[in-house]
Amino acid sequence: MSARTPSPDATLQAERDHLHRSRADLRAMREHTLSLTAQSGDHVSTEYLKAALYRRAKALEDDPSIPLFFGRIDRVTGDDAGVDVGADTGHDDSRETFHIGRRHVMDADGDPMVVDWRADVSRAFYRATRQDPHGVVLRRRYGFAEGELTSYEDEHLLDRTESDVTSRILTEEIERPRVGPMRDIVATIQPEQDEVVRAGLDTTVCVQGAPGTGKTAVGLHRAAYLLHTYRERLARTGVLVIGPNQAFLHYIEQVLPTLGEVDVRQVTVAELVERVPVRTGDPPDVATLKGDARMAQVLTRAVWSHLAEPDETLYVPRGSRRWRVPVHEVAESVATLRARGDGYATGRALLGQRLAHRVLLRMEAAGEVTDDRIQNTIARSRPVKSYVDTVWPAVDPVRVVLRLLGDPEFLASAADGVLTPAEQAMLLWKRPARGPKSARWTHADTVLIDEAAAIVERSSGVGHVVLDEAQDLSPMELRAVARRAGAGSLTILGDIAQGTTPWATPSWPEALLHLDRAEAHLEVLRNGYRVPAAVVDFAARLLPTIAPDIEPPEAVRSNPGTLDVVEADGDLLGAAAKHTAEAVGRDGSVGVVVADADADTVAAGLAGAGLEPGRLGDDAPLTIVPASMVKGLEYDHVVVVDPARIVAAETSGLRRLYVVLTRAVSSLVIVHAEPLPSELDGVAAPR
Ligand SMILES: Nc1ncnc2c1ncn2[C@@H]1O[C@H](COP(=O)(O)OP(=O)(O)OP(=O)(O)O)[C@@H](O)[C@H]1O
Repeated sequence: MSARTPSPDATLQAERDHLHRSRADLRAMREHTLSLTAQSGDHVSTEYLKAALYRRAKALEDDPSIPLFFGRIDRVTGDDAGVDVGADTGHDDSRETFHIGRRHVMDADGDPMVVDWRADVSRAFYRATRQDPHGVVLRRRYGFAEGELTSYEDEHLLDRTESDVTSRILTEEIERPRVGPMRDIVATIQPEQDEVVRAGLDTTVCVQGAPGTGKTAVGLHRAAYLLHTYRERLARTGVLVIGPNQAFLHYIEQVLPTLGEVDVRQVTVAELVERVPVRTGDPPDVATLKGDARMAQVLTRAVWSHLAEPDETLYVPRGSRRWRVPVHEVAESVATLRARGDGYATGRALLGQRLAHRVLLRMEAAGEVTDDRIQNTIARSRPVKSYVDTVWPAVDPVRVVLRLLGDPEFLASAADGVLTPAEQAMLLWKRPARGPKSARWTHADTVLIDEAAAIVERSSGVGHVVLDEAQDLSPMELRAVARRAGAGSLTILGDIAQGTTPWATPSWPEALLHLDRAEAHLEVLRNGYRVPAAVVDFAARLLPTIAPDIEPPEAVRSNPGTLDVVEADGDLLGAAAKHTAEAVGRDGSVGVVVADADADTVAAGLAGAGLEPGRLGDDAPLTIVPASMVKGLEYDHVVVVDPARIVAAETSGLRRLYVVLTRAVSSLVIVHAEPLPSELDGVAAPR
């Protein structure tokens, strides 16, 4: 072995030394931050500085269980670029070495010990290939056990004699058992995923990806990337992550903090729009209609119908004089304001000023001295205010929707030519509510109220929105999300085949239209990191029926997985308990997925058999999961109890079943009493 290629042991030791030095440097950075005193001219700035220092010190805390770096690239600079170099370490002036980790660490001289994975130089770590090496001579990946560096793997990208081998470290990461909440994937982001992660802040990306292709992971890493790369812009405007339900948010909530981002709001669509308490649900056809984009038109008309035709002269007494603004001038002001395209409330606020200005012009013509203060006083005067109240009255979005759903005439006037009479009849409450407090609001109503509120008052959005499971949103929900993004960009993630709501989007171009982002780029992720081949093949039997145009994922798992289909012999619960117990005895998490209505019975059955099933959100090793809540989650071992009952429970039952079957990381057991859906017939032989 030459001097330039140290023994593997020496290399490993050199890397361990680098890790220890990096940890020491990180400690020093943190101590330095803690030694700073926040002092500024005023109290508010001092408090702000204190908070910033606290956050910084927090971000610099070292978690010994998480390696400080996971990879390294060596690049050649200048004349040596392009030369075949096989050496691993050793000093070479024309080489630059970068250790890549979750955050930046520098030594006492300010030189980088670890480079943040989001920095520009780190891009090559993720993208370099032998065909396009990005100047990378060496790419090294590290294996860790409990925070200590235990192995490394090298690729010499310029060495033409070396051929591609599947990375063991990468494989182990993809194959590791899934226990507890979702983890970050910074060490192993794949090139096609990295393209999405590093798309610029001004780019809206829509990602179609089959189950387990990493959409959620990619969306969260993109949020972290954007927050790092556009720190200042996003510090003002923020990033919002929207997911389908609390269980899902709980599952993903640790990813961004692990990546050092603690200030990201993560909400469900329901939380996003809830201004009134939701008391009940709508039948599917009514909810679908309420979610139809035509409702936006109806609401626009309903809100603006409050604008009245001016038909009286405005008189404004001041001192001994009385100024008048004739009807046609008021009408002109109203028309100009209406044409500006502002929110209803902005127009109303401006009308007072416009009318006051007209009075001012008359006062000036009569030789009076005027200024802005006088205009403001007139705008706030009783006659002007009450005139504005008549012509452009205040509107409460909740009451607008209340009236639309309770007053057939009001609805008819707003919906004429937009909704058919039969549709209008569907929307009306059987018994109109007495007031906003007693109304039996549904989620779809809250989305309508949100739209009405936006027609009344525009609000600015955040800098970036990550929308997960986007295929399930109604057009009206998509509009509500688009409003949160304002002029900012979005990452839209989803899978058409997993659309389970009656209003699920039929295609991405259509969803993008409602999101007001028709120009957005559509990316397709194909490689599946969750579901093993045996399970993919089985679940894919549903695709020709539920989404003929959608391809199944290409499983990149080395574990082929196992699939068992078990017909219960009269004792469904007993069979479910037996197979669950078997799964519990293996490595990793177990999810028992059942039709929602069966959750309690199955939980009791398992408990009776001595198992201890937890509920969603408990992070227990064994969880009972109602089928409607399983979207986005994954378990090493999935036991599905009676698929036919899951299918029968809802209109998009087969799509729900597709979601359920694609949660398994290692093994899938289907225990059934009722016959399987015919699409799944011809089941693979038991393992
Ligand atoms: N590059 C990667 N390296 C390692 N693991 C990965 C990678 N990409 C994805 N995974 C893992 O694959 C699993 C599935 O990822 P994720 O949940 O993001 O997929 P998804 O496309 O959102 O799936 P679904 O549509 O079913 O919700 C997760 O455990 C994730 O950590």
